[in-house]
Amino acid sequence: MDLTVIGYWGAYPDKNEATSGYLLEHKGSKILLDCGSGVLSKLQNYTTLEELDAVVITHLHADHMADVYSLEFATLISMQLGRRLKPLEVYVYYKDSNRLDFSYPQYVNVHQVTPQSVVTIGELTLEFSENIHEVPCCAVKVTSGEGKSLVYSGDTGYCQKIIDFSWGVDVLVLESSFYSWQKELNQGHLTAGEAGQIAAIAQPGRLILTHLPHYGDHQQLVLEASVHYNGEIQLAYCGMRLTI
Ligand SMILES: O=c1ccn([C@@H]2O[C@@H]3COP(=O)(O)O[C@H]3[C@H]2O)c(=O)[nH]1
Repeated sequence: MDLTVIGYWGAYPDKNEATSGYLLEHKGSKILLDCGSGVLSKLQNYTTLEELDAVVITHLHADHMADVYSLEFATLISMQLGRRLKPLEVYVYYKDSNRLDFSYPQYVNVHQVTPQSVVTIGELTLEFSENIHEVPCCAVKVTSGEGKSLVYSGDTGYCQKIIDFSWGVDVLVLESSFYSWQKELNQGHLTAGEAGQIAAIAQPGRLILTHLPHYGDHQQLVLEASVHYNGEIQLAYCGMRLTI
């Protein structure tokens, strides 16, 4: 499967950039993991919107889902023009009344996912794990028919679940919202040091740090993660592409 990073900023998009968005492609299937602010514009450098099969929303914070409402309108228009033949499948992690509110539900099939859900899209299998965050939030594991796997963390504080869920995956795309000196700032996010600790136990083939802060030197995040994890560490960037 092929991964393209569409956006990697936490909180809000930097100039001409995007917040969380990751395109996965495998044998004609196209899945977008998160659809934060700025993602829809950047995404069209890599695929037409009509070709998207599904979107997974890890949680209902704007930097992970703001552009899904624009994607709903794009789906509506492309179906009315006959360029798209089927509604967009939207998989979203929420609890209780905390949910997406689409204006044209006939163009989006919304599925609530839980840690028990197993979703198949083409030859890709998706599983979910609950994180520690301010609102209900999941990590997503995608496994190809060939047995290759990726975990995208969404937003999470340090917890055993993300370690267990990520164990032995080929690629771990892990949030690293803060520098280590900010450890006490917010329990719903990781410092780079904590990201490194998770990777040191989970032992992914490759670690990609994402959901990055708008200040400081991002190379410092790599250094802080590498104190704990001695495998390959990369910073996410818009347009980063990997074949897994
Ligand atoms: O004490 C705090 C709390 C939050 N934040 C940022 O605001 C963002 C809000 O959405 P998010 O939860 O996806 O990510 C959060 C962080 O990027 C921060 O920098 N410091």
